Amino acid sequence: MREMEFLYTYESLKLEFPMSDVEDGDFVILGIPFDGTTSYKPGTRFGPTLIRQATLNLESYILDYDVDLAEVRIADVGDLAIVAGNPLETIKRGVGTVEEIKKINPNAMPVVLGGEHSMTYAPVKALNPKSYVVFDAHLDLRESYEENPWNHACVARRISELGIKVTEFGIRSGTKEEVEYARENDIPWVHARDYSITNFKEIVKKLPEPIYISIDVDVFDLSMVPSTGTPEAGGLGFWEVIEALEWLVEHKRVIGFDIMEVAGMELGDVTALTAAKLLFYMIGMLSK
Ligand SMILES: N=C(N)NCCCCNCCCN
Ligand SMILES: [Mn+2]
Ligand SMILES: [Mn+2]
Repeated sequence: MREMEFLYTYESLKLEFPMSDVEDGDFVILGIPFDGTTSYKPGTRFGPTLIRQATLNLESYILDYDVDLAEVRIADVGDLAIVAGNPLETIKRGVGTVEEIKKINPNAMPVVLGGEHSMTYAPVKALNPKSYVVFDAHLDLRESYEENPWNHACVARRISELGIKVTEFGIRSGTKEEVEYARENDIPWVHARDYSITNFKEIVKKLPEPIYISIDVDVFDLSMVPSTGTPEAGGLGFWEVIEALEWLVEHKRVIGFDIMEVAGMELGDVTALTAAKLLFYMIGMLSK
């Protein structure tokens, strides 16, 4: 990795296989270990490191796609130096860093590992997609939460205010106000109970491109993500989400993605193992 290339990042644990420089990476990983507006379980500050560590358990060869990630050009710029307790300032650093990445390599696809979901605003703001497709247990459409508009429970609302088309899948938690906001602002969302690949395709095929994908790992059933910040029973299965993502990347232009709300307090955490497997599949399907 190049020394001092980015203003605000430092080296965290790296992936195991040979890594590319940012200049020639098809994917550029950036961790945002922000844990500052957590409302229930803490530990997102360790998310990016735990995901990287969990990848050590995985084969770089992806059976389903006949892709070996050791042969894919992946760069890792480490983790953003966050400003603890200050999501807006941290987001500004994140926007700047994603812009720097794109300046060095306009073809690179940024991959953000979190960290609280609030941080998704940074790559979305920097990349300015037409559509934001999110998998989440929560609507995240609050005007403000715990007196903070930059709380993780508000991120989809902040993104929709940018004029980006928001679409949500796997939802099973929200307030009456959030549901009304979704209705008034033409934000389609699919309850986890109603989710199917058929209704996913139906909704997503109409979306304007390019698309940014965000995975709040609490979309999965909580047995797969027990350490995430606000776990909810009744989520989607791993292969259900993978099937949807495969369809999306095959039919639409995707310019970036993130895996957020990964948290834990110890190595080998189940949540991080789920996130690492998802990360490998997403890079695999995007490079096949
Ligand atoms: N987007 C999120 N993760 N939102 C979490 C909302 C937490 C709801 N607490 C409910 C507390 C009721 N006493
Ligand atoms: Mn969320
Ligand atoms: Mn959530």
